[in-house]
Amino acid sequence: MAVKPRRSLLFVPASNTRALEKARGLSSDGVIIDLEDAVAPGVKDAARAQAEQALRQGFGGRETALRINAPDTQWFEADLALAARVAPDAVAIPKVYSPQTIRDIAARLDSLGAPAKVRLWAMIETARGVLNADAIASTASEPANRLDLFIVGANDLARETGVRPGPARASLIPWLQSVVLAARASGLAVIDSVYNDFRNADGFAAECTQGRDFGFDGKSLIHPAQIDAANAAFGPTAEEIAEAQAMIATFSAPENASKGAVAFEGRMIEELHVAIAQRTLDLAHAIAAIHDNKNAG
Ligand SMILES: CC(C)(COP(=O)(O)OP(=O)(O)OC[C@H]1O[C@@H](n2cnc3c(N)ncnc32)[C@H](O)[C@@H]1OP(=O)(O)O)[C@@H](O)C(=O)NCCC(=O)NCCSC(=O)C[C@H](O)C(=O)O
Ligand SMILES: [Mg+2]
Repeated sequence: MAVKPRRSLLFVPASNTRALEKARGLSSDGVIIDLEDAVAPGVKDAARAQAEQALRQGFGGRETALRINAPDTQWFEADLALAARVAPDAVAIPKVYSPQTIRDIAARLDSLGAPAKVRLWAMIETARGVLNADAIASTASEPANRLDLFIVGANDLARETGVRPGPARASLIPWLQSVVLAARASGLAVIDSVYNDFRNADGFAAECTQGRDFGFDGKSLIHPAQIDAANAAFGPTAEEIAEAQAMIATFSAPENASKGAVAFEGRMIEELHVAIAQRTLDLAHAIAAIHDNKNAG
């Protein structure tokens, strides 16, 4: 399957005209237009109209998602109808706590005529959502599936549970790791939570490194100042690319043709390490492709 770069997914409030415009020229791998918490109740309809215009204009070929309001809200039907009409790459669903929500929304998108390319992204940001993460992720193996990705929502998790994340998010670590594990067991992508303190560059960089170490594909963002650090943390470095190329060349050298385990720069490599190296190269190519496309557009 093609690798999709999701190092940086920038939330943009659909009610903020200037931010919608600005997002078009930024270097995030993707844009999530938000109709939910970043939009005040009194301006939901106007925000939906702006979201429609922005999605129709597009974001230079980069991945776009529309975060809709939850199914138990008065705005859900109109939000979902918009998603079916404009067909973003994904519909991000907040506060998913049950696999049935994914099935129901996939079925509704089918009945509204949304093309199959419109995927579902589930925000895992409630206690029940974390507990049910495996069951929610498992819907990805069902025939009518549209689910591709999880995003952790640490703000809502903290609100509901009363947890204080603390230094290096120590209190959240078991939940973050169980969400990553559930996603991977079903072959889903998984994106780390936003970092609210957007003027704190050092804190943000540290949290990106931690998220990368935990296995996240990228980070959800709230401010343009966070894009470069997320892209750096979750993308392959020039050294990693060179090493991946050298590893693949070593493993496929004629003298190693009959070997399952090969020595490379003083350590053992096997087919699985070559697969990781190939993924690094595929990610690097995919990053170059989407950003070349953006610059051309
Ligand atoms: C956090 C903000 C409210 C800060 O706004 P502000 O103080 O106005 O920022 P700046 O003055 O520093 O902005 C500088 C320029 O950048 C543009 N900008 C700011 N944010 C964005 C953005 N997200 N996308 C695109 N462009 C942006 C400004 O327009 C300025 O442009 P210019 O005029 O050229 O100078 C604000 O950043 C913001 O609203 N961020 C997004 C908030 C959001 O979407 N929240 C919802 C997602 S987070 C979430 O839901 C968490 C999750 O669910 C959970 O539970 O954890
Ligand atoms: Mg939330």
